[in-house]
Amino acid sequence: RRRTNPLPPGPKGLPLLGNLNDVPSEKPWLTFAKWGELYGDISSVTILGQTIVVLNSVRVAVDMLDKKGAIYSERPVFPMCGELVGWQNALVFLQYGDRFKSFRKTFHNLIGTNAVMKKYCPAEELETKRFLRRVLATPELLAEHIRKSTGAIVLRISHGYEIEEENDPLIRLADEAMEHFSACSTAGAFLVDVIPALKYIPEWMPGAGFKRMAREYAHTLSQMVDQPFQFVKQQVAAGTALTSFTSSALEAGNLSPKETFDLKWQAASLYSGGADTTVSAIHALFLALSLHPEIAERAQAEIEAVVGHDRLPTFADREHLPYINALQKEVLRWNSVAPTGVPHRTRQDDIHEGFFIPKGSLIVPNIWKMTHDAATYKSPMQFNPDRFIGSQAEPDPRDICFGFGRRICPGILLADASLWIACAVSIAVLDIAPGVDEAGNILKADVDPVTGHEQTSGTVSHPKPFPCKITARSERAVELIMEDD
Ligand code: HEM
Repeated sequence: RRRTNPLPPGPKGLPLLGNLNDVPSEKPWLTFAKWGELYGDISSVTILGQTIVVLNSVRVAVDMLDKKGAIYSERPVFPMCGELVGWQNALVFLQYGDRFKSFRKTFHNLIGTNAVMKKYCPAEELETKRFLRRVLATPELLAEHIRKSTGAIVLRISHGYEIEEENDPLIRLADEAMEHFSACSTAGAFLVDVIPALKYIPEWMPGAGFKRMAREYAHTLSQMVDQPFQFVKQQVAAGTALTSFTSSALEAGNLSPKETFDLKWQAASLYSGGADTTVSAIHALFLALSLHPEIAERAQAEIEAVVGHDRLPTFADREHLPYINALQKEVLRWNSVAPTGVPHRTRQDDIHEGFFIPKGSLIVPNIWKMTHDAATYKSPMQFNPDRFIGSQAEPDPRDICFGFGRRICPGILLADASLWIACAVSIAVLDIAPGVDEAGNILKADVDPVTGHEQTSGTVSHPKPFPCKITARSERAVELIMEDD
């Protein structure tokens, strides 16, 4: 088959090394998007014998990853991230099979339907209010407050854990572990991923820095998995556990060692999947509002008209706030949280649109390109919620930015709820303006010449730090935030 069907086109590589130098570690999605223009929606490169197929349109991503899910739902085995650091036990890097299916089912039962999500609404509203209190007290620590509140919501669900106000040890561990995950889960980020035999070289050898790094990362990850679990075990034994995913399973009793192991990793998968991603989206909300005061004003006017000044918005207001809903979608479209998704891997050879896709190929959906495609989104670099309003509304980015097929993000509804409530309540009570220096001059955020805003590289991408001035909108707004829980 290979003889008659070519691999998808792509940049010409070097003999033996292939395209080792063609995939940049900085913002690879921009390079991938150029390949889309040069070679079409399906392009490929080969690095030391490993085929990497890049998908640059929603159409091909759905046709391959979704409609041919039986072939395209495996995950790569990254020696660095999966084996040496240990992420192979978390859902995100689980190999396709029974354990994968059982993890997915658990996630679905816990956070996969609108009906179950209703029970988390009060916690979402409460944690968002606490977030605003922290922001008003120390607005310069915005990034830290976002991490704390998103971590608090997921930890409540996964482990029934109430975070400490200062230096919470579990939030710190998760931050560290997710930073490591982002650095080591990108295709081709470490040479050991392309030459797996390198994992056997001893740590002391020159060039084995990645092994020392992996040891350190593995230690953080195992603490992130174990510490919250031990916390729940103690609380259950003392009869003081708050109801959570982990406590309910432990209280049901009689878990085998394998079931206990799975429970620990399911809870950690939940926590690790949810802690860092939603952070990026909420941070992007603040960046967008600080860059576009006119949009913030329009959103505030809608909340004033629908909710008034006597209470904070709640999920019950959602269907009456079309502009806030459009703004939330635009945040997810404009700032790609996972610009190149998480790579899938093929379980067998395939021929797609005449191209040969060998078994074991890594498939990278260029989500950034799909949500910034001028053929779908007019002036795609511009932040413009209006694109989602009216009869000519552009496609909902939530159908793209959470990935595709059987590996689609299982946390969509939770992410959607956390971002929505953060949008509605922050806009209701805060004025978010560009940062100013001591003389009152407006400070400009760093701007990427292509995209119009700066974001970090890595599997989970974040807006780079930006100047922003946050104040309470009114005395009444402060009272609402400070009201008893
Ligand atoms: C704005 C927020 C989020 C975005 C943009 C996002 C995006 C993604 C993407 C693109 C993938 C890869 C899908 C694929 O392979 O095709 C993914 C996987 C995953 N996400 Fe999310 N996610 C978000 C929030 C969450 C939350 C809140 C949770 C859990 C509470 C979560 C848990 C996971 C897990 C466990 C996986 C791996 C699924 C698997 O491999 O089967 N995510 N997410």
